Amino acid sequence: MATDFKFIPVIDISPLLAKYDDPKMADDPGVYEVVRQLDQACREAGFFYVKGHGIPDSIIKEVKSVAHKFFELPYEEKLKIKMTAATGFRGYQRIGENITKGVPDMHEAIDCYKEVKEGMYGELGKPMEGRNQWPSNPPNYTELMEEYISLCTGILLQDYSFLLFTLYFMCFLLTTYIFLLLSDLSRKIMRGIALALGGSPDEFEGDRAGDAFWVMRIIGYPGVSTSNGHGPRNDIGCGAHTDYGLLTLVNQDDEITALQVRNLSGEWISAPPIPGTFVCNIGDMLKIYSNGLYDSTLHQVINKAPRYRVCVAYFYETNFDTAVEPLEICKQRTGGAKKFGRAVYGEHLVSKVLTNFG
Ligand SMILES: N=C(N)NCCCC[C@H](N)C(=O)O
Ligand SMILES: O=C(O)CCC(=O)C(=O)O
Ligand SMILES: [Fe+2]
Repeated sequence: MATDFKFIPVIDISPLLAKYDDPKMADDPGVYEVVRQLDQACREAGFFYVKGHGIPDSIIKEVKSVAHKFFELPYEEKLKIKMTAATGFRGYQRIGENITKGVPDMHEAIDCYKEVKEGMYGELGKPMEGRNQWPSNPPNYTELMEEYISLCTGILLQDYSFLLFTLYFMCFLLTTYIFLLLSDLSRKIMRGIALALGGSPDEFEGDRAGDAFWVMRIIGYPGVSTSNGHGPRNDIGCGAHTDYGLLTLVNQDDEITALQVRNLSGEWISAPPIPGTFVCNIGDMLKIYSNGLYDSTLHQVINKAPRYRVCVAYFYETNFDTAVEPLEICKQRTGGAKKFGRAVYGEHLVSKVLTNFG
């Protein structure tokens, strides 16, 4: 973040969405205004809210409600989709399992990644190979039905198992739907950001992010407990970090303010929930592409409320194996020298994932 911003701007992106694939989009006054606001927000804060994004409120809410229901399940149930290295780091991680700068985070989560098939990216992709830990497409269907049947065979647990199955299945349907909706939304916003950087709208298509990798984290942050009797505990839900890829879309619980964003002088500026919006922020790969014109801003999460908070974060990334380096146009606009060497997104992700889990 290049400035001492005090709040995070809200941008109505509907004019951009109306014209995002129009060859003359750059000449449209409505698009121009959105692009101007995106540019300003990206330069000043690296964070902005979007409204007018076209994703129905009912879905935004339902996703969080399913997340709440999952985290309310008994621990043993959640462990059925436990994240391990063998699952390509996909699945459930308990509170304190994710580590940021050496400190365990006070959150639990389900991590999902775009599928990486065996050998797809050679050695580079090996650690991320695996499927998400719920039925991600028909090939898993048999396995799922088997599990369903075995769950239903327990007589005492019959009703409960059915609920659990329904929950998993709802998770599956919703997330599939959300992936499709969100990847398209992110792509459309990236077309606006490409214009904001002075490039063509297609700057992030093709070899850069035409086959965008994605990450989805369904995160739960326990509320502050007043009676644990063990003195002060670590209350940092997620320690200060930057995101890894291009653009993050955060769907956070209403009413609880917990996400904080660091400005230039080191103050933490809150990003309170604004119902119906997504909080967007810039990742490390976009910082490189923009040659530092835009920064991936540090942020952290502290849930000081007594209530449990959920957040569903969707990370829109570059192609997994693409070499990222400053765009020529950005290099020119920042004095002509490259401020960053090239980075491969997949390498960056793997190194983060391996340190996140010790
Ligand atoms: N895919 C993303 N961006 N995940 C963000 C997780 C941030 C916390 C993590 N322990 C870290 O230190 O990065
Ligand atoms: O919980 C939030 O609001 C943000 C989470 C976050 O920053 C992340 O998972 O990268
Ligand atoms: Fe983040």
